Amino acid sequence: MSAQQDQRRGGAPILEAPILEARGLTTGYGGALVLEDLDITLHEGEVLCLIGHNGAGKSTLMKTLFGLHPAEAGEIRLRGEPVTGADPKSLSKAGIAMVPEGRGIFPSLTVNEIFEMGMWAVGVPEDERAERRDWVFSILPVIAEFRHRRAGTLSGGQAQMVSIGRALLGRPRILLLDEPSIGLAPKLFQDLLAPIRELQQREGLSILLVEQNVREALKISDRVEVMKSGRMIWKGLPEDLADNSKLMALY
Ligand SMILES: Nc1ncnc2c1ncn2[C@@H]1O[C@H](COP(=O)(O)OP(=O)(O)OP(=O)(O)O)[C@@H](O)[C@H]1O
Repeated sequence: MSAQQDQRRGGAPILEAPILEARGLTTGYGGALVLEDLDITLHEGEVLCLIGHNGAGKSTLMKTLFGLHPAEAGEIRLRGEPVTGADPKSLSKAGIAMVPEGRGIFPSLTVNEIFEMGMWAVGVPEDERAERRDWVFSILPVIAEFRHRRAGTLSGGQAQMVSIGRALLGRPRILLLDEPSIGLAPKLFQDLLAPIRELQQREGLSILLVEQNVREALKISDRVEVMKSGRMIWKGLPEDLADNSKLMALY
């Protein structure tokens, strides 16, 4: 892939500093490599959409960036500082949050309990928790309606909202979103993406979005990169993929 400067929608060069970047990232499972010498740059305040086949290594990349899976080689930098090998707790405190594929919420806990645990985990002081919870409810108001229900009784879309709401509790500057559309009807997925895009634009949040539902994801993305067999094979703008044949050729 050429080392051209990244561009934003409309074609202007991106001048903001990278907020999160990986260089030469290599890792895998039991000796089988899944990421090979991979480079990725997330710029301050952008939504970068990452697409690719099942098994391309997208989730592994997310987990490695968030310290849930070790890098075997390469370097990860957060605001220019090396964070390779840092654990999820310290990365959360440094402003990164991840919404894992499959939501990862305890079915037997109520939404309120999940939020309480989430705030404890990222160190929100007790006297700030009510305000923080209300802030998340203001972004995803529907969560407030089922805050007393156990997560196991929620629909897929409601559970996904809770998972995203929990990630926002630490007021992250970087959000890693792994396939938020899984199990959601297209309309529900749009309902979920719209407030996230609004928050991202209002607060200058940086988002790395892995999504199979490419058409919907591209609507809220500033840039897109395509991953194949553990490497980035293409990068460009969402409008470059407006033509289906281009997308098909990359897949
Ligand atoms: N815990 C694990 N142990 C062993 N192999 C794994 C593990 N997790 C993922 N893999 C393998 O690593 C490869 C990449 O998986 P990964 O989940 O990162 O891909 P992906 O692009 O996110 O796929 P999908 O779109 O299906 O979620 C696959 O071959 C997968 O089987």
